[in-house]
Order: sequence, then structure tokens, then C-alpha cells
Amino acid sequence: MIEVDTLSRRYGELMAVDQVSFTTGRNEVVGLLGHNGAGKTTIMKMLSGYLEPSAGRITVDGTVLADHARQLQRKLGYLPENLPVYPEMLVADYLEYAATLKGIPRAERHLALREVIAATGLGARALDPIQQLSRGLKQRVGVAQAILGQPRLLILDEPTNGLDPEQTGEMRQLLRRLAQRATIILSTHIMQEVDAVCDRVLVLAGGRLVLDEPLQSLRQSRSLLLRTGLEEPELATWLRRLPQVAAVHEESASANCRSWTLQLHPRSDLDTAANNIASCVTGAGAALYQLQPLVRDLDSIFREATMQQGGSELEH
Ligand SMILES: Nc1ncnc2c1ncn2[C@@H]1O[C@H](COP(=O)(O)OP(=O)(O)OP(=O)(O)O)[C@@H](O)[C@H]1O
Repeated sequence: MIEVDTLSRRYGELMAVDQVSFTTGRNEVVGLLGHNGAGKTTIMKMLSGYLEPSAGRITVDGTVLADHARQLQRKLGYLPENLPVYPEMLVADYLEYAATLKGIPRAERHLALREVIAATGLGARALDPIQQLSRGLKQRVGVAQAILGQPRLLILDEPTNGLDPEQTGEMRQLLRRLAQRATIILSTHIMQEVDAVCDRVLVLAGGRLVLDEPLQSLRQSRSLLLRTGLEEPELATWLRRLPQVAAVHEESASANCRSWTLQLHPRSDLDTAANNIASCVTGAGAALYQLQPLVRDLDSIFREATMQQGGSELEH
């Protein structure tokens, strides 16, 4: 869908985006993460064709964005960081204006408006001036204009910024619905957002891409948690001899059980390792109470990825 090839953007002396490359698949939800000033908005502006890269290339469905910006802009939906809504306009009037700007033919506009108003739950407020809406509803107007014309690509800069928890939940549900028919690239500071809606995570630090991984594989560590009975005091020695096990750390022991973390070798197969560990425990005559992969939390993944740049924790 999108291919970003060694994309860079300078503001004077500052390299805001530095040789970033990634590709996205169809209907993928990609979370762009990073501290303030990491370069997220700058990338989103370039992806939406509103800012020219200093170097590098963006291709959308095989078409080079720089060569066909107007044509591609009509096919994508963009929610900028600062909502582009005009406070004095009625919601419906603003959306009709946005539909005109997007080049949706007059005959199709009415249906297009009805569709986005229904999708964003704005039906009861369609004839209200935008300035009378809450922050959350204004944000929905922003999303409504972005999804006009059913774009296959949505670029959303902090779509839940400033929303209360209930509005945030509603927005995430909307994003999940939209993801059924569009590729979404969204920027956020919020780890729960990534967890709730993203398939893939890109982490930026100081304008550079420092991590690009599917959420599922990112969370899965190469470690297993093991809890057994006390029957075999030398069990750790047996476990260390398994070809898949790189290290064994005893976490705790109580009156009736012991817990370990087993670190696996990078290329070992998880299922084979689990099967061998289970056989080793039971073969040694110890009771097996628990064996499961350790799930890494996203905060520590983010911290590790941005550590070089002096990162701090993200919001929840
Ligand atoms: N128009 C501009 N002129 C000069 N510097 C800019 C301009 N826009 C952004 N920058 C700088 O470029 C860097 C990246 O900014 P950008 O807005 O892309 O970061 P961000 O990751 O979106 O940050 P935030 O999370 O705060 O929105 C920052 O250092 C910022 O100060």
C-alpha cells in the first residue's frame, strides 16, 4: 500500500526526519510512536502530501506521491494535529465543503455526507455550529472529513488527543471499524492506544526509525515463565541442558513450589522448547504447575527502543 523509502525532512539545521523507511500492508493499522518532537507530525504531513520531503520517496499503491500529490490526496483521508474545522460553520455545511474540496461529485455528496455522519455518530449534531461541540465531537468532525469518500488510506495525527476516557473509547471503536476497509497510520503518545487498535508499531526517536515490528511479535519475548513442585532440587541443572534454553533464573521458592524464568535461544522454536521443558520437568519427577510465554509490556519496549535518545515513559 505505502512504501516509504529513506525519507528525510530538514527544518533549517534541524533534521526532523532522518532517512526513515517502512512499508505498510493493506488494511493494516500502524501506530507511529515517539516522544514530543520525534518527527511524527512531520512524517504524517509528508505522507499526506502537504509537506515536501527534503529527500527520499513515498509511493502509494505504486504511484509516487511527489509526482501525483493532488490525485493521491483525493484518495486519502488526513486528520491533522490541529483540527481544520471552522468554528462558525454547521457540521453538515463544513462536511459538504470538505467533500467539495475532496472532489466528490455533487450528485454523490449527499450520500457521502450521510455515510460519514452515521459512521462518526454525529447525526444528532449535524445542524449545530462546530463551536458549540465538545472537544470529542469536534474531533469526530475531523475524522468525518478524513473518511469522506471512503479513502483506502487514513492518516490520523493523534486522533484521541484531548478526549476524555469515554470519548477515547468511542474513538478507538470507530478506528477499529474503519480499519476493516482502510489502511490506517496513526500517531500517538499513548501505549493503550497502540494496544487497543494497532497491528504494527513504528517507534521514532530523534527523527530516526528505531523500531518497526508487528505488535504480536513485539510483545512476545523469548522467555518462558515456569512454576513447578519442589520434588527435584537439581531441576535447574536439567533445564539448562536443553538445547533451546539459554539461561535459567530462579525467581522465587515457597513452601510448595518454585518459579523460574527461562530465557530461550533467539532462533529456538517456542513450541519445541515448551514441549521439551514440560518433558524435562515431569521426567525429573517434579509437578508442572505453569508454563507460559512472558508477555513484554509496551512501556519497557518503548523505553528500550528510545533509550539511546534519553527517553522517558509514555502516558497510559
Ligand atoms: N515548521 C517547523 N519549523 C522548524 N522546526 C519544526 C517545524 N515543525 C516541526 N519542527 C521541529 O521538528 C521536530 C519534529 O517535530 P514534529 O512536530 O514532527 O514532532 P512530533 O513527534 O509530531 O512531536 P509532538 O508529539 O510534540 O507532536 C521538532 O524538533 C520540532 O520542533
